[in-house]
Amino acid sequence: MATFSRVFWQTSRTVLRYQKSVNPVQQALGVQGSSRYVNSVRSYAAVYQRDKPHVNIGTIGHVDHGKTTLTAAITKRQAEKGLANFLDYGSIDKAPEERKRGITIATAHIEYATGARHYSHVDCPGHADYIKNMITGTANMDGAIIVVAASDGQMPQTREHLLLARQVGVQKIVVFVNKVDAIEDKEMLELVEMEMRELLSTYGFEGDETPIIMGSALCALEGRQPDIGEKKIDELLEAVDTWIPTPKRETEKPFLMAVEDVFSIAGRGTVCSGRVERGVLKKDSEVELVGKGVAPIKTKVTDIETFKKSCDESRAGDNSGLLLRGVKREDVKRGMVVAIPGSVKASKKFMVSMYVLTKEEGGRHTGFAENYRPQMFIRTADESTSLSWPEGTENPHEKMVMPGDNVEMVCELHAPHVVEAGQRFNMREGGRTVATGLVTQILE
Ligand SMILES: Nc1nc2c(ncn2[C@@H]2O[C@H](COP(=O)(O)OP(=O)(O)OP(=O)(O)O)[C@@H](O)[C@H]2O)c(=O)[nH]1
Ligand SMILES: [Mg+2]
Repeated sequence: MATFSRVFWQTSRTVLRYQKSVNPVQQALGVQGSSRYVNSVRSYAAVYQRDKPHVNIGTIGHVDHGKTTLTAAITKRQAEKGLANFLDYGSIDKAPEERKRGITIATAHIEYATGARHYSHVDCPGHADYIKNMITGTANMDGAIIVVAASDGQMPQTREHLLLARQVGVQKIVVFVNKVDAIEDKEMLELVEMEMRELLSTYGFEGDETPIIMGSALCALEGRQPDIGEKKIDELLEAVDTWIPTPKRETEKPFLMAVEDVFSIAGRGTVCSGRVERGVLKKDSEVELVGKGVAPIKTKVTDIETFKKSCDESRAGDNSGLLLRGVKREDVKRGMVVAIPGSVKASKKFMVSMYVLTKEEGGRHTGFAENYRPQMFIRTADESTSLSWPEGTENPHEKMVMPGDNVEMVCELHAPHVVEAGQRFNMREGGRTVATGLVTQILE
């Protein structure tokens, strides 16, 4: 029964995605009136079966280096192979505004496949949007393509995006050195490559091994000079396929469920329920309740209910109730997590990277200074926190954070909780969301 529900749920989600991604494209193609593309839409859609591993990627890099042109070129090349819908430059750059968590962000989410995998690709229209999208999770990337124009070499935003990619947990990057058609002196290419490898290493990526592809997105898009055009798009996607790993499925990680609700069943004991974040738990497994500032409570799960039916296991994505042996109801609090013993630890102090909402986005009207104390919402926990500047900040007592800012700060919780690098949170104050961000580093 549980399995059936899960399959059904996934299938209906696929259908939703499919409809969402195809309709606007078909409209756009209708305007162009090209039956060839309409056919390619049909054949692509027909093979979309969620049968390939899914990976989230995106183009990052300095303004005007060719991120959007490259994105368009990729869809063109993959459309020729029946693996994408061709999206021209204009339809990517003028993506409709998207509302997510009350923040307005303009991003294009583009879908295509290779022989090996299925991709969702983000391209943002401007530098500020990149920063915001990466921090708020709209651009949730497993890996990225950094675009650097051969004519300019690395520029300030090349470095800034690379640093941010590192902070938000992107592990692997592929480099596309673009605009190769526009340079006379081929020695420039060697120089750009050397600089990029060095820069990647500086930010903790594997500079020496990272694939660097040199070509021209514009040539690929316009169907000129195939050896620096479409051939390089093929090489780029080959590098993306092999260098950027498929993210580990959540079921392969140690079990973790954040407690949303606690209740007792007469004659049986205490049950806690929530949505399973990762892993698989079998009945009669030993677990630990961690968080809310108390020492870990060891217990055993003697029964599992998923989708309101008793079953032998609980897996990532399920809404489960776990019957805990020998635990009193008042010992379990919302915000704690149920985890495999020893797999998680509660922390009190950590670094965060966050975006402070503007008045228009429903945030504060004024700035705040150090020692601001909002409520932090992380997983199911809701804990008061205090914010301070990282060590080494100049004049920390005078520094203000203004609505619309992206900042890195140190966050100290009133009571320790299970917090992990890469985890997202919201901060609220007096009923409004004031900031959103992610944990970058655990300090204590
Ligand atoms: N010569 C040449 N020009 C290119 C190439 N790729 C892109 N361009 C041009 O460079 C300019 C910027 O390209 P975009 O794709 O808009 O760059 P972007 O990185 O998306 O820019 P922002 O989104 O504004 O940061 C456009 O005029 C493109 O036509 C290329 O391979 N060769
Ligand atoms: Mg662009």
